[in-house]
Amino acid sequence: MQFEYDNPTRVIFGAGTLARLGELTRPHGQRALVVTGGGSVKRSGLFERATKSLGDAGITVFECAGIEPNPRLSSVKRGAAIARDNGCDVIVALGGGSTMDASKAIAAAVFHDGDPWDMIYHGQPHPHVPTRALPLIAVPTLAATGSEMNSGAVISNEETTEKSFMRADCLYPRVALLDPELTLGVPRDQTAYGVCDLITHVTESYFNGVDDTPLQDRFAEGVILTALEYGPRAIANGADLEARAQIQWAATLALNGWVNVGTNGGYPVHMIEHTVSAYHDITHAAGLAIINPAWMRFAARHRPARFVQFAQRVFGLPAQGPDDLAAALAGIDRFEAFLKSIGCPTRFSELGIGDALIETYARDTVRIINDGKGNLPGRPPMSEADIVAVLTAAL
Ligand SMILES: NC(=O)c1ccc[n+]([C@@H]2O[C@H](COP(=O)([O-])OP(=O)(O)OC[C@H]3O[C@@H](n4cnc5c(N)ncnc54)[C@H](O)[C@@H]3O)[C@@H](O)[C@H]2O)c1
Ligand SMILES: CCCCCCO
Repeated sequence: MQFEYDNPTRVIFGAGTLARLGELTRPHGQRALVVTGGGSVKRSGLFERATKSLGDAGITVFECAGIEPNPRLSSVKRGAAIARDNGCDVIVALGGGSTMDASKAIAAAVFHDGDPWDMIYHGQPHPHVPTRALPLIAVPTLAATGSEMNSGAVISNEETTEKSFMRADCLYPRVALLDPELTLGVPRDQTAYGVCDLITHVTESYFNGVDDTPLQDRFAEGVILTALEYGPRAIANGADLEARAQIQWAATLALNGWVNVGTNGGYPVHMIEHTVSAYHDITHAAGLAIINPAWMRFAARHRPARFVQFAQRVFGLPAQGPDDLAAALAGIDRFEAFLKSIGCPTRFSELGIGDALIETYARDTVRIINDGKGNLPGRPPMSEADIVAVLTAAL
């Protein structure tokens, strides 16, 4: 195992910490672009509280509102123009993963002369990896993506019907202000999707990573077990602040590098889901809930021991040995049943999606991200035919 790890994001965690937003932002800038999503932050009064804290710290506030779920390239361009026109020197992302991701792309687009889409991996040989971005203060209002403490962002290009990621060290937020009180208003369905997203981040590295990662395995299992315990509590009672806090920290850990460091695995389920979301604009984690179990059943046949370990350690199921495929599949069934129990779809038919574009999803996914041999990176690497088979099993 070899790796280099450096996550510069300063984390402030706790109920009521929003009051420190101005204090935490001031060292990074005086003219803040506050980026928000669909309006929940306005309806809840959070926007007013945030902008008051910023104003009290002597920070002038500008706004980029209306970031949509599956954030679009056009919104990134709009936000970058507002930031440039007003000489903004810091960005405050106040919302879910879509808002935080759009904010990261805006922060970098301000310094990019070309099309911001250059920065997104979409099959071009040399993506423009930004080296400069405005400082970003991430204030998540939804426990899901972990974008508040990582260097990635996922953007949709509505003109080319593509959705893909960018990643650069300059995209790490300077500060992640994690106040679980801000997540109390998240509806049941989005709470469930957030639980699914954070678990899927962990299963990607757990099942696609290199061998011999015992500590990362147990870290991953701990995140999953925390989500299995506190996720249903937060879904059943949105006012359960303790449950909200536990799944928020689990979501942050799931993709801040601590769990997956040194595993060097692909993210096949995410890559396939991005393509489906590009065509259907579905909620990202709804797509994950549908694709992940089907992908697991495909991958278990190639690497049963990992799935046996998952069945044993996460669900306490018995197994005849590391190659006990029946036990591996039983663990996957239990995971799928959990997703159903919290209200996630597990088949495309539940979203009205049929097989008409399955070959297109497979072709686009492998075009956007591949291993140079025409396969989607993962364990095992997936051909277009493999992707078609997995998606067909999830119809
Ligand atoms: N950068 C990353 O590491 C990463 C990881 C996973 C997913 N993603 C991307 O993140 C996006 C999904 O982000 P998300 O799952 O956080 O959802 P989201 O940001 O798209 O928000 C989902 C919905 O919940 C609403 N919402 C947010 N906070 C709320 C609150 N406190 N109360 C009520 N409603 C609230 C939003 O307005 C929106 O309508 C996708 O584009 C996905 O591809 C990024
Ligand atoms: C390569 C990592 C991509 C992670 C995307 C999260 O939605």
